[in-house]
Amino acid sequence: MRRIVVNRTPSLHGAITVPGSKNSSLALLAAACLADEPVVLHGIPRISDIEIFFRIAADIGAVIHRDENDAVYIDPRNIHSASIDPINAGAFRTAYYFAGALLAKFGKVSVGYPGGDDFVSRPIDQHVKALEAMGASFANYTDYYEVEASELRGADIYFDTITSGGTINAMLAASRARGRTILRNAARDPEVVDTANMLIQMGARIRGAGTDMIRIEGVPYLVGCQYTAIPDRLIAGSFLIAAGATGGVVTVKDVIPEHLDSCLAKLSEIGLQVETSESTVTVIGDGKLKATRVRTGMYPGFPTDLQQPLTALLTQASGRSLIADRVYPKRFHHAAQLSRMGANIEVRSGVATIKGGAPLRGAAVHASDVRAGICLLIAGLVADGTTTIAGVQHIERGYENIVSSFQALGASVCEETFTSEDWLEAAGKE
Ligand SMILES: CC(=O)N[C@H]1[C@@H](OP(=O)(O)OP(=O)(O)OC[C@H]2O[C@@H](n3ccc(=O)[nH]c3=O)[C@H](O)[C@@H]2O)O[C@H](CO)[C@@H](O)[C@@H]1O
Ligand SMILES: C=C(OP(=O)(O)O)C(=O)O
Repeated sequence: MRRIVVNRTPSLHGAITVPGSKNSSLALLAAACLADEPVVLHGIPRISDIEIFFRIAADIGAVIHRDENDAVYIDPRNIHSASIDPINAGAFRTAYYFAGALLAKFGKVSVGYPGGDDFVSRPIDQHVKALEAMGASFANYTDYYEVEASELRGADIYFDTITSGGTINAMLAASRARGRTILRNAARDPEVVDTANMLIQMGARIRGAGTDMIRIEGVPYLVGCQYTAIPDRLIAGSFLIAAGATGGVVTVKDVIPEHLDSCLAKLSEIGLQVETSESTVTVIGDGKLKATRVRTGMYPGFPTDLQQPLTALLTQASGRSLIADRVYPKRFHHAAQLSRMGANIEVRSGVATIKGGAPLRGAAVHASDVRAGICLLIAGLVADGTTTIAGVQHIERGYENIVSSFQALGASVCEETFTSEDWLEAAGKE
């Protein structure tokens, strides 16, 4: 087994180039499967979720490879099957995009149930609602579900809750459905807009992405294109939060600062100096952090994916902070781990109350999901002594070269392998 070892680091300093967005890339790769010609994608990160996608795509017949310049080439013309292996599907979140992407071509798709981070409840009823409105029917089996539609028809769909994945999936299906689809109460996330922009380059007729009403006129053929994924706003936000927690100065480069608006507003409120240029953001911390209240929401609200890293920062802010996760009220597995490190944090009904300022101490902790891992890494940087983080595979779902990226900013962090006896011994010492 592997773990990340973090030692207290006085402050992070330096600049980091932000890779392409995981959440966009997963949607763009699915959109490429919808095309009738080869597609070339740039900015696709080297993370485990993408590797799983590659595996599935190759499995169903797509030609897919990454060249020496990091461009990802996908030729969907030889896709011969719309049966997605349930084990691969369950190893990440967005296997459900294969339903939206392959239904029009194959009339029937079978997919394993979605995996990804476990926040207790992550329903996909809105995906089902949207595809059913377009004429699909669903059948559920123990390990997989089947979606079937002899023909996909445009429909007027109102999402009962704002869902980024549901909006993208419906957009994929509607791009090749017969007639017009209207998506109401659609998600406005940058990843939705990114997917729409790529589909438009492929010849799809989509208007309104980025607003809560998207209109799609289905087309029978989608051409190939070259497209670059947007930078990962969540990775950018994590490094800026880490700078703030350690009282350092970090610049994230190649970002779209507007995508970080809610995060930057919060960091300013907390007392950090934020400087932006057209494609960079710098956070300057002086170690003085003010407690705050945060409520997550769908874009442009404060992202739930930055809630966990921010929690680590707020353990260092004197006073009482409140974090309410309205998107995933049970996304607080990291709180118990922070408590092991000495944080004064209590979670009730989807709200974490943090009494900041208590010194943290290194401990053996476990990352239950991708952002919990970053939260614990940040906590490890400000804790006395050594923190060891297990569950590295979760972090690798979303962050490429996490250890070397933090090392480049001066963090005392490394990766090591360990045995379960080592783990029990470390846990026993606390
Ligand atoms: C791969 C990917 O892009 N993952 C992101 C995406 O996940 P994902 O697309 O799965 O999340 P959604 O945007 O769909 O979820 C938003 C909210 O809607 C609810 N919901 C969603 C679908 C549905 O059919 N029914 C329903 O009730 C969810 O429980 C959640 O409360 O957006 C989340 C919310 O910003 C992020 O945390 C994830 O990092
Ligand atoms: C929740 C996340 O990912 P996923 O939806 O892929 O599980 C995340 O990236 O924080």
